[in-house]
Amino acid sequence: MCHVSPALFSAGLQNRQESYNVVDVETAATYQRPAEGLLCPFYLREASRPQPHQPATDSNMPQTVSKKLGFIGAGQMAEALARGFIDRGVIKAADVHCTDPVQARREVFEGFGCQAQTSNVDVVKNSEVIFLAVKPQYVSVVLKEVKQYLTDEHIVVSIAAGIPLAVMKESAGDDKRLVRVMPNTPCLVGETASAMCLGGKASDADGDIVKTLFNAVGSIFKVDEKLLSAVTGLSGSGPAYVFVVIEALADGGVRAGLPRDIAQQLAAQTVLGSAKMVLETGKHPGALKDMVTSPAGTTIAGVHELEKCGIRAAFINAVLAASTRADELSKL
Ligand SMILES: NC(=O)C1=CN([C@@H]2O[C@H](COP(=O)(O)OP(=O)(O)OC[C@H]3O[C@@H](n4cnc5c(N)ncnc54)[C@H](O)[C@@H]3O)[C@@H](O)[C@H]2O)C=CC1
Ligand SMILES: O=C(O)[C@@H]1CCC=N1
Repeated sequence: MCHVSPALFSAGLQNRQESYNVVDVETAATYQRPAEGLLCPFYLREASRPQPHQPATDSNMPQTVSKKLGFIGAGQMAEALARGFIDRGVIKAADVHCTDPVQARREVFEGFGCQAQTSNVDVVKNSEVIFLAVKPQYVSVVLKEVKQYLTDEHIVVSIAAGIPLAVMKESAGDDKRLVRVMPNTPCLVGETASAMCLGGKASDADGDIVKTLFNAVGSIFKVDEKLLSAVTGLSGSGPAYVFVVIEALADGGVRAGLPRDIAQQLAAQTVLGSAKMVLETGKHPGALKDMVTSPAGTTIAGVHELEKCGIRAAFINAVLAASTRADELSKL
């Protein structure tokens, strides 16, 4: 579970009611890469740009979804999604059902107002949008188990890494409304970076329901299914890389003499603030880095050390390894 303390992020996240609009990556790809220092057209489109710290008003409150949600698998990611949706007001807790063989997990969900069932079939019978939130190797098993209870009214959303729509279709039947989403745990604090693709008989209207849910807890991009493994390697797994970075930065602060609690808050706030600068200015990260880096100053001394350690290759390799692993999961 991503036990991210909301307090840690409070300065950056309170009152943040905007959600980045859904962006179709195929459309975005037609834009040219921006010249250094210029705003990127992809982010420049006003409709797509997040606005800083907007207070909640009737017009920018998330839309609600009047559907019953079901989570098959009530583990870490299901909890982050359910809590995120409920906290952002897109769904009522009473309209969220879940099931899990582990009683403790069902109790966690009941603890924040959801309805726990003891069978996957009961969740299907009580829900309209069903999230498959089990480990990838159980997706087909679960779909075969509930197949005969899935009707035209159900949208089935798998968040499992690596399991293709074709496999879902094979297990659930080719008349089902199927969606794949790759979310990440920051949905818990309204800051997910997710991607989705539609399959089976899923309609654009089904996609809109999923988009509404995920826009309430961050942003969602529509991508071709062949890109979902890359998304998994980058943003699906990415929070773990960033947590490692935050921990390491805090260790550096402690090594340089700071108390641990202050070091950790400085590290996390630095990551949060830097991410917001990238999103809100639309500037290239390299240009923003140059703004921090004085000639013969402190920052370039630090950057030099990172480059000596191959920091860029390390992150590229991490994303690639996780993406490759996502592809492998479909073959298990
Ligand atoms: N944890 C993360 O950051 C992310 C996870 N995912 C995907 O989400 C899915 C769930 O991952 P986690 O939540 O991390 O795993 P988890 O292990 O925390 O949750 C899975 C839950 O499924 C339950 N379960 C096992 N067999 C079941 C069955 N037959 N019927 C119903 N429930 C069953 C388990 O008891 C467990 O509570 C995975 O497919 C993963 O690829 C996707 C994006 C990010
Ligand atoms: O590590 C995993 O398999 C899951 C999938 C994406 C993030 N966590």
